[in-house]
Parts: sequence; C-alpha cells; structure tokens
Amino acid sequence: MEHNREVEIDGSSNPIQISRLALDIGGSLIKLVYFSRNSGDDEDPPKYKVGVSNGVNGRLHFAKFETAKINDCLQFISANKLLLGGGFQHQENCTNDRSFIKATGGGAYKFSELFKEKLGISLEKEDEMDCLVTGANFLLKVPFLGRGYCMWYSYVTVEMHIYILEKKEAVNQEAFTYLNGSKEFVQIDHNDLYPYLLVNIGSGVSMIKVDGDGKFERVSGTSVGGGTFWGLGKLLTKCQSFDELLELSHRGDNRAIDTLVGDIYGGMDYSKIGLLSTTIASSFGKATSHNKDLEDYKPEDISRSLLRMISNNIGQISYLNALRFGLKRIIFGGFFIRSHSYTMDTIAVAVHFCSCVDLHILIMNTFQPVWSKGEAKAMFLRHEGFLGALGAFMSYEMHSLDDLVVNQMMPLPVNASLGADTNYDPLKGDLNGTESIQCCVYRA
Ligand SMILES: Nc1ncnc2c1ncn2[C@@H]1O[C@H](COP(=O)(O)OP(=O)(O)OP(=O)(O)O)[C@@H](O)[C@H]1O
Ligand SMILES: CC(C)(CO)[C@@H](O)C(=O)NCCC(=O)O
Repeated sequence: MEHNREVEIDGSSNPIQISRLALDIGGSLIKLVYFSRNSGDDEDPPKYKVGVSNGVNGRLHFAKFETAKINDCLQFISANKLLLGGGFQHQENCTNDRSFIKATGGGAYKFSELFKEKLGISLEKEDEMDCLVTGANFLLKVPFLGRGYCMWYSYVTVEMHIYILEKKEAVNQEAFTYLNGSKEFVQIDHNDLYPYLLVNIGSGVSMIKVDGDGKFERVSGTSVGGGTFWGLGKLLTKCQSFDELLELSHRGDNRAIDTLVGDIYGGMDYSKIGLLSTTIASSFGKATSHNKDLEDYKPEDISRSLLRMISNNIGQISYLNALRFGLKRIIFGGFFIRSHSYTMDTIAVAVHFCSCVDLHILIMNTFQPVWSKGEAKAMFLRHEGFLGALGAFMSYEMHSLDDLVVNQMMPLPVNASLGADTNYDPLKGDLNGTESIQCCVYRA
C-alpha cells in the first residue's frame, strides 16, 4: 500500500502530496523523478482540465544532481520530505517501516548502503537498459498536441531548498528533429514506432535496438561519450563546470584546431570521394604543430572542437548501427545532449549525411542496405536525460505504460501564444531537469 502524506515543497501554504520517487544514479549525474498529486485547490483553471476517470491527477517532477555531490541529493530528498510518500512499502510489511524506492543505474548498487545509512531506505534495483527503454517508449507515446492545444507546465528549480512553481504554457511535444538550427517536432504514429535505435549518451554511450515494450537488445556502445567530453574538456580548458564548457563551445571556432580537408588539399574539395574542403579531415590535427602549446589555443576553440569530435563520432557509430539493422529512426537521449544546438546539429549531420560518404558507398555496395543515404532520421527528446529515471518510476508495481497517462487535452485559450520553444536557448532556459509534466496516474 502506498503512503501519501502532504508535504510543503513549493514554499506556499498549499501542501503538495508526493507519491513515488524514483532515481537513476549514473556515473556522472543522479536523476530524480517524482509524482505530486494536485492539491485540492488545483492551480490549473478548471476549464482547461480534462476529466480523467479513475486516476489521480498531478505532476511529474524532474531534478538532477552531480553524482559526485550525492550528499546534496540525499539532503534534497530529506529536506523536501520526498520519502514520506516517495516509495512503496512491501504489501506484507505495511505496518513495518520497510520502505523502498526504485533506483536504476550503476549507483543503485554502488550507493545502496549510503541510502540505507543516511535515509534509512532500501533501493530496489531496476535494470538500467530496461529502464531506458521503458522511459523512451513512454515519452515517445505521449500524445502529440498540435496547434490549438497546450499543456500547463511548472518549473521547479533544482537549487537546494528553493522551489518555484510557476505556470507556463507550452506546446507538449516530446520528440523533434534538429537540422541546420531548425527544430521540428515530430508526431510519431504509435503503430509505427518500432523498431528504432535508442542511443543514450551519458558518461558512456549505449546503443539499443528497441522492438517493442520490453523488447530490446543492446547492440553497441562506446566509451567515448559525455564523460569524455566533460573530462577532457575540463583538463584542456580548466573550466569548472559542464555548463561553462558548453558555453565556451558556443563562442569557439573548431577550424583553429581541427585539420580540414582543405588544409590538406590546398583549399580544394576532394570531390571524388565526396569530401568538401570544409569537412574535418582530422579532429585536433592542427594541435600537432611544433611551435604551439596548449596555452596558444583558445579554450573556446578547444571546447568546440572536442564537442564536434565526440558528437560526430557518436552520430557516425549510431548511423552505422542503424544501417546494420535497417533502422530508420535513431532516438538520442542522455544528458550529454542538453538540448544544445551545436551538439544536436553535429549528431544530426553525422546521421543524415554520414561525413564519410565513401564509407557509405562502400557499405551500400557490399551489404545492400535497405535504405539509402540520408534516410535515417536523428531525433531528440525534450526529457532526454530522464529516460532511466522515468523507467524506474514506471516500474513501481502495477505500472505499465498505460497506467501513467499524460493529461494532455487542454484546449488552448484563444489568445495564448503558441510555439513557446522556437527561440529557446538551452543555456538560459533549461528545460532539462526543471520541467514537470501534468499527468495522471491510474490506480495510484
Ligand atoms: N551539470 C552537469 N554536470 C556534469 N555533467 C553534465 C552536466 N550536464 C550534462 N552533463 C553531461 O551529461 C553526461 C551524463 O549524462 P547522463 O546523466 O545521461 O549519464 P549518467 O547516467 O551519469 O552516465 P552512465 O549512464 O554512463 O552511468 C555527463 O558525462 C556530461 O557529459
Ligand atoms: C556502463 C554504462 C552502461 C553505465 O551506464 C555506460 O556508461 C555505457 O554504456 N558505457 C559504454 C561501454 C561500452 O559499450 O564501451
């Protein structure tokens, strides 16, 4: 039986009932997902609410912490009383205080004792790949709202102890393509969702062929991932935070460090094999220069070059795996992406055009792929970093994808503005980790 108690987390006098907390404790970041029931005097105007029968209306909240600062996370859970209704109690032990919360990721093993010691709670471990797939399938099945509909979001800061619940209108769309700076939301037909390649870019990268709910196979991976970008970037630029490193990349020019085809070919394209003069021939190639040291390169350029190298590499490996299994859709998740335009652009370009066109031609000739150049589509997710945590959340007892229904059908007020995301700058307005979803949990 679940125990919900009312706790105040929004700094107002309105108590919010927290029920269910799930964690994804990764190599770099800890992700939290928790559900809060709407309090009696719901903040949503009743006229926009949908009558959902037999369900409990509320919000899914998202928060994240660096794994290295796990004590902040423990403090956050404790200070905000997320455990009061946060987990479940084993049916047979209702009267005992043997509660547990669902957790996935390597840290569910590594930090199990710490949670027991500091919070007196057991972590019930869920398989990481399983959770990633469940979370991705859930998000991809969130109904698409075209123009004319909106969702109410609330933003929750992850700064310690401070919660700001602020209502905002936004168009609820989860999956989108990104190319040449242009973001396009995609409606995915639920009957045509599978198979797809899920590429989760965390500290390391996992590539999973998804064939259905709970039907998947991890087909590939690479250790050159988000941890590599952050780790190498920190060493090379001396910057102090991941966001700072990303910010640097905005202002950088990779041509200062990368060797381009044109640098080798005297400014010319190598058109015979499909390489433009502007294509990178060798990432960091110019750094071999004898008369230059690290200090002679700008941190901005280093960051940009590194981001390009890693994103490109992941995009290409993903492309080749999609080609290997004849998959047309590649969905990218994980916190490395951070809705960062340059990262998404680089990955998308690598997937769509696979910079090594000659390799593609070779493969075409050898293996007769079922689709041709550029047909694979890279897609990104708004809640990219929370796939595992969402999956763990949904593994509570009776959760199937159908138990959690996003409460979406809210007609848009006549004068409300649409397309809230078109000028969205990820470095300023962070949708990742701060956005909650209005939803409904059945049989909660
Ligand atoms: N604030 C941040 N601090 C550190 N890394 C960040 C931050 N924001 C984004 N990142 C990037 O996200 C990556 C971690 O992503 P994610 O949380 O999806 O993976 P993880 O679960 O920690 O890793 P793994 O699954 O490999 O154990 C980091 O390696 C880094 O590249
Ligand atoms: C080890 C995990 C699964 C932990 O999340 C991840 O970091 C990963 O997929 N790394 C890549 C390992 C590899 O396939 O080379």
